Amino acid sequence: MNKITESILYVGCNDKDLDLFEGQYSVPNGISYNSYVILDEKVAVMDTADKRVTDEWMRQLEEALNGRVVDFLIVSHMEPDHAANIKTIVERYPNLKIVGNAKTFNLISQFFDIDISKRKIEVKESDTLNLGNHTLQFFMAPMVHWPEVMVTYEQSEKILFSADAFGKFGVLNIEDNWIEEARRYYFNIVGKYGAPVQTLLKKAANLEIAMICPLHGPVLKEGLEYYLDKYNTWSKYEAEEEGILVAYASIYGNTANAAIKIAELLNSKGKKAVLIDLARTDKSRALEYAFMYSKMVVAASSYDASVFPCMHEFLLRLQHKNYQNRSVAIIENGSWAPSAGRVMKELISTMKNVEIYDTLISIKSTMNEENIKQIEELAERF
Ligand SMILES: Cc1cc2nc3c(=O)[nH]c(=O)nc-3n(C[C@H](O)[C@H](O)[C@H](O)COP(=O)(O)O)c2cc1C
Repeated sequence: MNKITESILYVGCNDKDLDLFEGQYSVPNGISYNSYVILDEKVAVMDTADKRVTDEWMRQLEEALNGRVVDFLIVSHMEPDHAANIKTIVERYPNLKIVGNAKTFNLISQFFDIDISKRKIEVKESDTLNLGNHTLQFFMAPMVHWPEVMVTYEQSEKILFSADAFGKFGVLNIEDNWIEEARRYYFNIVGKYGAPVQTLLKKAANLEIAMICPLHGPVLKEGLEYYLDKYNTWSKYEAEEEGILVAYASIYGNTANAAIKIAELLNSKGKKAVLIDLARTDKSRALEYAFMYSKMVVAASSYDASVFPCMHEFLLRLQHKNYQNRSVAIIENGSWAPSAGRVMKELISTMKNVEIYDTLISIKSTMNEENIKQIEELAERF
C-alpha cells in the first residue's frame, strides 16, 4: 500500500494499455488515475477512478480501509476518468455522503441514476469539512477544465488535492521527465483556460502548500515553486523558451525543403529553431511545441483550393486552445493557384495578439532565386 503520509494512502491505478486518452491523445506510457484515502475519525476518499480499473481500484481501496467504511467521497471533478465509479462506491457504502458543489450534483444526475438527495453535502468557496485531525477546505476552480472543478486543501498536512491541475500523462512507475508529459497534458487538456488557471494559482498563493496530489501523474513533494512557476507561465500564454517552431506540411517534399532551409539558416545564426513535420508528429506534441516557443513559421502546400489538411488541423487546434501572444511567418506552396497562404493567414488572424510577418513567401512548386532571398531575409528578421 502506497502511503502518501501516515494517514493518507494512494489507491489510484496505472493504465498501461489505453490507446487514446480522452478519445484522441496518444499515451505511449499510459496514464494513472489517482485516488486517495484519508483515514481519520471519519474516512474520506478523494475521487474515484476510470471504469477501466474499477476492480483494481476497489480492491486497493478496501485494502487501505482495512475493514473501515467510507464516510465521505469528495468529488473534485466529474470527468469519467475520475468519476466513473461514483455509483460503485455509493452502492458499496450505503451511508457514504458525496461532497461536491452545486454544479457537481447537476452532473452526477446526468451520469448516474442514483438518489443523491440524502447523500449530498453541497459545499461553496472556502467551506470546510472536519474529519477529526484533518480538515478539508474547498476552493472552486471552474473551467480548470470543467465547470464543476474544485480543489481541496487539507489544512493539517498542508496538502493540495489539485484535481486535473499539475497532472501529466504516463503511469507512475516510470522514469521520465515530468515537464514534457505535463506540458503536453496542460496545453491539450487545460490549455484553453488560461484565465481560470490564473485565478486558481492566485488562490493557491494564499495557502502554505507542502505537497500537491493531482489526479494524474506523481504526487509533487519537493521544489513546488518549479511546478507553480511553469503553470504560471503556461496559463499566461507566455513562451517558455525564446525559439522558433518551424512546422511544415508537405505533399511531395518541396515545402519541406523550404522549411528545412529556414530552420538551418536560423540555427546557423545561433537562433533556436525546431523543425517538425506535421504529417508525422503527434498532434498533441506539435501543439505543445507551438506554445513552448516564442515564434513560429508555418509552411504548407496548397490542397484543393485550401491548405494541406494536417496544417489545417494544426491551426484549428491552436485556435481552439487559445494560441496567442506570438509572431508567425507564413510560407505557402502551390503549382497552379496557391491557396495555402490565404487559408493559413485567415485562421491565424483570428488569434489574439498574434503578429503575422508581412511577407508571405509564395513558392510555385519548387523554390526559385526570389524565394531563397525571401527566406534569407526572413531568417535575418527573426
Ligand atoms: C490533392 C491535391 C490537391 C492540390 N490542390 C492544389 C491547389 O488547390 N492549388 C495549387 O496550386 N496546388 C495544388 N496542389 C499541388 C501542390 O500544392 C503543389 O504541387 C505544391 O507545390 C506541393 O508542394 P510540396 O512538394 O511541398 O508538397 C494539389 C496537390 C494535390 C495532391
